[in-house]
Amino acid sequence: MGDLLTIAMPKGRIFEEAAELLRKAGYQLPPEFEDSRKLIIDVPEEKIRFILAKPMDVTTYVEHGVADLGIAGKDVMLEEERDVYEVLDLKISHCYLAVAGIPGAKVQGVAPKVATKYPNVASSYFREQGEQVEIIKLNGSIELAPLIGLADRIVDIVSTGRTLKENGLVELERITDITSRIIVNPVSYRLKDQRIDDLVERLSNVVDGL
Ligand SMILES: Nc1ncnc2c1ncn2[C@@H]1O[C@H](COP(=O)(O)OP(=O)(O)OP(=O)(O)O)[C@@H](O)[C@H]1O
Ligand SMILES: O=P(O)(O)OC[C@H]1O[C@H](OP(=O)(O)OP(=O)(O)O)[C@H](O)[C@@H]1O
Repeated sequence: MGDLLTIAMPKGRIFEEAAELLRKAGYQLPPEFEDSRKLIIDVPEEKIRFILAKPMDVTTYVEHGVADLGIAGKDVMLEEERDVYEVLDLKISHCYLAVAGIPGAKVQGVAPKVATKYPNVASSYFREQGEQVEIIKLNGSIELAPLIGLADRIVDIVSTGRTLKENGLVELERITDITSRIIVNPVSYRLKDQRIDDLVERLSNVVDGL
């Protein structure tokens, strides 16, 4: 398979929507695609190898060139500066990054504590606002931090708003909208330009509803 394309797919909530887009774009994916614990799925008919990675790791596989391209949330792209090209907005897995907190809560001390899974996004956001904060990195259940007194505010993803609501938190500021993107390794783009352009064009037609 000389012109094999390796695509890094994010496991988790983006996966199904991304798989649906690929099928709509005409790619023949086996049923095991959605229904397996395998981390490498070869589709020889399409000359494609899929690798299934954690969403935060997709950029790593693509930057190192072990995947030619991948699907990653814009949140991940904003958090980590990576040497990859972002070539298409797939307009799936919509959500946004926001600052939230306990309504009416008073900040303790000079620099409010901000808990987040996105320390770089949060730091640059508050720097742009001219506000000094102390960032506390967490890996999940971010909404817990203000409830338990670890932080004054959080920076986290909001989709339906249900997690904020059920934990008595309110959105304070909206930072930026998030969707999933196709990202490409720069060397792969040079060496496999026709195959990558074809895939991007087919997906882009589906995204545009053609
Ligand atoms: N409500 C949401 N919460 C978190 N991520 C969302 C949401 N809606 C869409 N996304 C997108 O999905 C990606 C995260 O997917 P997912 O939650 O499956 O991975 P994860 O954060 O690694 O989860 P976990 O660590 O719980 O397995 C984000 O990068 C973002 O672009
Ligand atoms: O607005 P909503 O629809 O409620 O979605 C937002 C929530 O979903 C995500 O958490 P996730 O389920 O990935 O769990 P985590 O906190 O462990 O990352 C995110 O971090 C929010 O907590």
